[in-house]
Amino acid sequence: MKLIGKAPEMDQADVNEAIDCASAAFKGFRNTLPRERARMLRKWYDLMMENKEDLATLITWENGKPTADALGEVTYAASFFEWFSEEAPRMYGDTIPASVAGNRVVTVKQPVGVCALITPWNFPAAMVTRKIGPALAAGCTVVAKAPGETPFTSLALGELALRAGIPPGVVNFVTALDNTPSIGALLCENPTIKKLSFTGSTNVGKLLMKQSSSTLKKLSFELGGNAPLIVFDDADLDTAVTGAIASKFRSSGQTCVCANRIYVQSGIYEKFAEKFAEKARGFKVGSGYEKGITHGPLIHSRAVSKVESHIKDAISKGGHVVVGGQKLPDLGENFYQPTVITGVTGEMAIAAEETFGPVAGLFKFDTEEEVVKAANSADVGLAGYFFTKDTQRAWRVAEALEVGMVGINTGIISDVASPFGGVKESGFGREGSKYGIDEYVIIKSMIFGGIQPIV
Ligand SMILES: NC(=O)c1ccc[n+]([C@@H]2O[C@H](COP(=O)([O-])OP(=O)(O)OC[C@H]3O[C@@H](n4cnc5c(N)ncnc54)[C@H](O)[C@@H]3O)[C@@H](O)[C@H]2O)c1
Ligand SMILES: O=CCCC(=O)O
Repeated sequence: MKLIGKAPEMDQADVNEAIDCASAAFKGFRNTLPRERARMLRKWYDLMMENKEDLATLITWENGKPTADALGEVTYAASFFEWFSEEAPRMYGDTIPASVAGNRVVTVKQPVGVCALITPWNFPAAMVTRKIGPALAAGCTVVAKAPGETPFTSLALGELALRAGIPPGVVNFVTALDNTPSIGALLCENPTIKKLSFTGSTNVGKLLMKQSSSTLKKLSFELGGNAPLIVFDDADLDTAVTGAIASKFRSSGQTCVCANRIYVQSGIYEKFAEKFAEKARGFKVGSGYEKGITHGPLIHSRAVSKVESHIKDAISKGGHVVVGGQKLPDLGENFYQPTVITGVTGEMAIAAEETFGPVAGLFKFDTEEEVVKAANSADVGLAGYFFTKDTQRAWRVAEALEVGMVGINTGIISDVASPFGGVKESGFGREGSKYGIDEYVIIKSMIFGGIQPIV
């Protein structure tokens, strides 16, 4: 691992200044025409696409993911600006038949105000654009705390915002590593900030929710997952293997929607395990800039330790490592082999906790009832996946899984058009889609009274 640069370590005074700028800018920005905001977002989108290679280089540099994945992330990240540029002019209210004689009820949607955004390192661009897009579309201004591990992508996005003609003060990035907890507390407790949107772990989400109670802010939380992926006997084997590989090993297992528990029905278990392991054996781990590399390093040594502890725990309880299971010190301290473990059971740590790394644990099950019960046993519920050719079962299981998003015969569910978010301890609120903007508006009801009909 090499030091590639340092971002300013900002403190509470710096963040207060950013909040003041956002608050001053809100007075004008809230009154811009939705069409003007749409044009700004569209321009920002265009600039991201024009500078796609440079942004991807930065993402690979600070996050480690292979350049092809980084390029994919830039396109995904930019899609939130494109999408919400199209949503901005469509912030419709309602006209509602009143239940009181002589009254008329209409609603308007207004921007909630200055928003605080906190996002993680695993998608240095996409996690923050998924919040800024709808916030700006609604007419809000933002203070975004860049991830400590990956601040440079945020700063590059900030530069592009200025080039896109977004007025100064509307988008403010703050950077910090050690000061993160005190900045987090300030963002939660400051009364000028009317909304906090957080993506990250469930533990930090709970802390931020507690801290925000002092100001009763509007909140959105996109938190941790522990996604079940179920392969039924009647699944198409190749589709299931491809989907499971894509879901499990995306970004080396470091996405919140990665499959964490792979349940395979007993009739197909051996065949699935064999094909799945064969694919995992074909991965090439190394520097994200090298051609042919499929997987980069993990983000830090804590991530490597968690992977090691889950593997060790599984082995001690009877699991068999069929692929990987080792660090790759010749490549660098945070490189780890993609790993497949068979014979995984509900007693192992991997069943209860999100690994957030390249470890695929294959559980065996017999019945639909049993697997749905196991899948729903987690405290969290972000994504779930299953593979079957039976349409009756597809509806049944999709409705029964306690998650916010279900992939049916696919391992990739991320799409700007589809609502993104969880249930249970994976948080609340939805990002992307036609619903994403709702997180950044308040609905105001206007009740007109004393209206007499013309007779
Ligand atoms: N649901 C989603 O959309 C989604 C997306 C990506 C990641 N995640 C989750 O994020 C986790 C991985 O990221 P992580 O380990 O970096 O999470 P984390 O919660 O430690 O950090 C996330 C962000 O919060 C900041 N942060 C940490 N402590 C804070 C505090 N006290 N106050 C304010 N900010 C604080 C960090 O600097 C970082 O920017 C996983 O659990 C993953 O599932 C969820
Ligand atoms: O890591 C979580 C977000 C991943 C995604 O949006 O697909």
